[in-house]
Amino acid sequence: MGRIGVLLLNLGGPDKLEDVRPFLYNLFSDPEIIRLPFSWLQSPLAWMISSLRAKKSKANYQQIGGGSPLRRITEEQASALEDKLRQQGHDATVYIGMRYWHPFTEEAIAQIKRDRIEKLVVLPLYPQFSISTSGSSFRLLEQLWDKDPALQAIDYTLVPSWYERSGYLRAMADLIADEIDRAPDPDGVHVFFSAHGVPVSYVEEAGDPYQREIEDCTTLIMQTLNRPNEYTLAYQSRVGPVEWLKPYTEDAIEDLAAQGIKTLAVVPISFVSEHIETLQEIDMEYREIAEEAGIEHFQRVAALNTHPVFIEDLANLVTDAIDSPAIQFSEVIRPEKNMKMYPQENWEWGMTTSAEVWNGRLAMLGLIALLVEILVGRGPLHALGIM
Ligand SMILES: C=CC1=C(C)c2cc3[nH]c(cc4nc(cc5[nH]c(cc1n2)c(C)c5CCC(=O)O)C(CCC(=O)O)=C4C)c(C)c3C=C
Ligand SMILES: [Fe+2]
Ligand SMILES: [Fe+2]
Repeated sequence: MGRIGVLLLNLGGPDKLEDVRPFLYNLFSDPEIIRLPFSWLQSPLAWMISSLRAKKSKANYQQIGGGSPLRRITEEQASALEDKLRQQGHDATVYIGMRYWHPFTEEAIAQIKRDRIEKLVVLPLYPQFSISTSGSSFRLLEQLWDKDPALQAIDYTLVPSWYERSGYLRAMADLIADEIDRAPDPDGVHVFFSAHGVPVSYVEEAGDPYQREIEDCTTLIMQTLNRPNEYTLAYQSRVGPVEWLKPYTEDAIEDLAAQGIKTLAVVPISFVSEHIETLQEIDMEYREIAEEAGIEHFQRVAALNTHPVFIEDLANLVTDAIDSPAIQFSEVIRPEKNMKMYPQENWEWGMTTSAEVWNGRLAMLGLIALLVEILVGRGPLHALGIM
């Protein structure tokens, strides 16, 4: 077997407060996150939303020490995985390609070319597939491949999702069991899975398998845990005015408290590292909501980070992927063409000339409203909590 490259894909996060606004700009420039009827609107809108959201987002990053730990943790995971693969006798190098911040996917690809990698396993660090996460990174890679014969010469395979793997499930169950056993009444602990949300339109219109995969994943983790504890699945971190997957985490916490539940073990389930939504949103915001609602023990299950069972499973996943038929870009799920996506659910698509004219007018009105909101610092986006 020739030289193996493993490309770990991840979201990326601002290393320091000055990075927050440009990081958000990159995120909102992604048509897989916000798709607009006119591509020329993407950059100005991304600029405006990122400028408006930066203040709130910076305050959150400030609360966790002024930046995201994602780069450091992903580097630790990459180096643990590389060590494990080498111990198993593989001449493997692990690369990190972040979607919205350093080290960018393009930088990883440039290094992969310089290293003359012959066999590449593309492995997103998202256990479940979403159009907005793994799908977006695959789309970016596909664009790079389309224009580069050197990349086309690499024998690559994609791993769309991997939440069913037994090592991953065992590592998650271990961490949950640790937390349950710490509680005063272990059997009374309510296991609370909090998944990152996506807008409902992703699932219902674009065909995103994310919700189904998350639901399957929680069932499999509970089977692996094999304890009598009750459990709930809810969705956190919504952004913007559209409807996201329900129940929302804060509502589900309040419902459980109203039912008399006293202990929650909150399990972050969409992501394998600590990041802003575990350290700030769960540990600070949801804790406060829970305690106010009457939850007496609000416990949070740690993220996998470099859990040895998890890293070993990732190494096996890489070798399994090499031994299986390759999965190409054309085989992964992508949103249907002309699919409506966040945040313009109510806009008509330009199927007819008159719709097109109205789209243009609405887009201009929206743009003007956003400009006014930036200037005055108040408006519907602030009211809805986007900024
Ligand atoms: C599987 C995980 C994730 C999904 C699905 C996802 C979808 C999604 N996210 C946004 C908007 C934002 N995400 C932000 C940060 C962020 N998102 C994820 C993961 C998923 N996102 C992570 C791990 C992080 C944090 C990285 C870090 O710095 O630690 C942010 C920025 C932070 C903030 O301002 O709140 C935004 C904005 C949308 C719109 C979306 C689906 C359409
Ligand atoms: Fe996100
Ligand atoms: Fe958040």
